[in-house]
Amino acid sequence: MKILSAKQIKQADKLTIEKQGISSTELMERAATLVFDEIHKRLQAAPIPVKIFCGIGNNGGDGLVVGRQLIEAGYDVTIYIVNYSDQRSPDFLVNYDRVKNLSKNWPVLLKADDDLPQIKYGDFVVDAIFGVGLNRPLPGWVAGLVKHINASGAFMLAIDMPSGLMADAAVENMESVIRASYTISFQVPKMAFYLPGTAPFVGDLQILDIGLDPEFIKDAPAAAELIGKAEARALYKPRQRFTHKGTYGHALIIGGSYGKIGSVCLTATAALRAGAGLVTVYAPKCGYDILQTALPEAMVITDLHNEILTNIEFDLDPDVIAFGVGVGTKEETVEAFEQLLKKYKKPMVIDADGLNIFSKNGDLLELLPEGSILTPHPKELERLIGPWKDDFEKLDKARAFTKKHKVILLIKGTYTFTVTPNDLFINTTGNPGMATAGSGDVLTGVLSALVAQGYEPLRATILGVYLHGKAGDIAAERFSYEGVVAGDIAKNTGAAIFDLFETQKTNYS
Ligand SMILES: NC(=O)C1=CN([C@@H]2O[C@H](COP(=O)(O)OP(=O)(O)OC[C@H]3O[C@@H](n4cnc5c(N)ncnc54)[C@H](OP(=O)(O)O)[C@@H]3O)[C@@H](O)[C@H]2O)[C@@H](O)CC1
Ligand SMILES: [K+]
Repeated sequence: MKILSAKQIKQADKLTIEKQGISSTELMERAATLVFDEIHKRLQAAPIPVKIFCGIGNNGGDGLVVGRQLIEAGYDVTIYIVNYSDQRSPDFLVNYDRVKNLSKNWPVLLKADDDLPQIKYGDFVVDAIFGVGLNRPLPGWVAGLVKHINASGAFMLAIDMPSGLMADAAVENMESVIRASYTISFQVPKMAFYLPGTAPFVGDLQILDIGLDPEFIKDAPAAAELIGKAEARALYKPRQRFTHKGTYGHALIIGGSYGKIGSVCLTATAALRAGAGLVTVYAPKCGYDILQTALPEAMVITDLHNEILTNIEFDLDPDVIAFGVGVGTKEETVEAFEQLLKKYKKPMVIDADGLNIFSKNGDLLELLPEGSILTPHPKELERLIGPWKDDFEKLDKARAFTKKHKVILLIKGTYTFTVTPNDLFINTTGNPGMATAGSGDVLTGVLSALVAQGYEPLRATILGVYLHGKAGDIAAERFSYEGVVAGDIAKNTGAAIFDLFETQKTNYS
């Protein structure tokens, strides 16, 4: 599913009106009626006080339509107009009159010096102050009102966007954004819904198809692509009969050190579970018995050193190398990694200490094979690309990094981002249970297995991240968030592949 910018959404709005021969008032009625339907479906005419805060633009217009329909359905509704400007939009005005005609009263007007209205825990608040039109910080008194609404503890439903959030820019003042319990957004998701600095304001998210021109949306260049089940399924390559283990590639997992052999165990387990034909682990000598006992399906080669890696030499031709989990950053290991980079030319998967080695030895990045996949969490990313002032700058810097080094950067988080010079993919699977030791080691294994099986690195990354998250979701259903350990994620990779073909809706559609 595509993420479009506020500007593109406005264009789609305009084009839809032209092509469908409808007025903007009718489009507003259509969109807001769908919001009313969602509210009515859930509230079932319950006698809960509904307080709707409307701006004076089209987001406010939506709020007025919802308000009118709730009044008609018999709800206890109070509509407040947050009168931050005299530039009321034409569709706001049409619906302002319609509310007056129905209820015989004008909505309550809120201005800069007015007292703040009472909002109680248990009220149902609809936020229609600003939508995608917000393009600068809120006026001070509106920011105060937002703070007051947030402090009420009421359930808050945001229409299109939580007010205070901009679709394509960072938030400067966290206190002046509605902390929505639930956001119903129109047609396409917005970038701010997925970035760590702004996503927490959105609450649960529902995207409603309001019938904007499908051709425009199909042709519009996406700011980013959201990866749900349908997108992941399209990337999956089914196995053919008359194949053998050689068909599915050989993954070489290089890593581990004394006390951290578990990391390579997890990576190798995940690589096997994600379908690599053969898996070999290259580890310090101390890992030999552990690996051979824990993982009979994997082969093991050992370093000359007992506790760390010092000379990475092997007599095989792997289809992919994963380097970095549990490996440490000792000088001898860095030296061994450099020698490896000098001779190995196929894409690699680099994680954990592999990334830390690059952070401290930037020149080694020049040796990294084109198309390699780097999998930093935010701290590792900062060490690689330097600090950023907000999520948008972070993405710009990440993009520049992938361009300079011809690599794929995967930024781990609640929503994991796959960054390339020209594209951005946002994963939708995963859960807080995956914030557990070794979860990243498992991801490295899944990615390596897919590359080994002949998936192009970008395809492997997008699909691998999706499957890893889904495996975590399946594990959490069984064990709870708290109870998930990384090994459960690895073991459920196969179940995640099965799930690609289950036909339930994804969580955002
Ligand atoms: N997409 C679709 O197809 C459909 C969209 N619909 C709805 O329309 C919504 C977008 O409506 P909108 O364009 O009127 O903008 P909205 O967010 O109401 O803001 C109003 C105006 O406020 C201004 N302004 C900005 N920042 C400001 C600030 N800090 N302080 C003061 N003023 C500020 C700015 O005007 P400016 O001053 O920049 O000229 C802006 O235009 C969208 O979210 C959805 O709910 C549906 O109805 C139908 C289908
Ligand atoms: K809003």
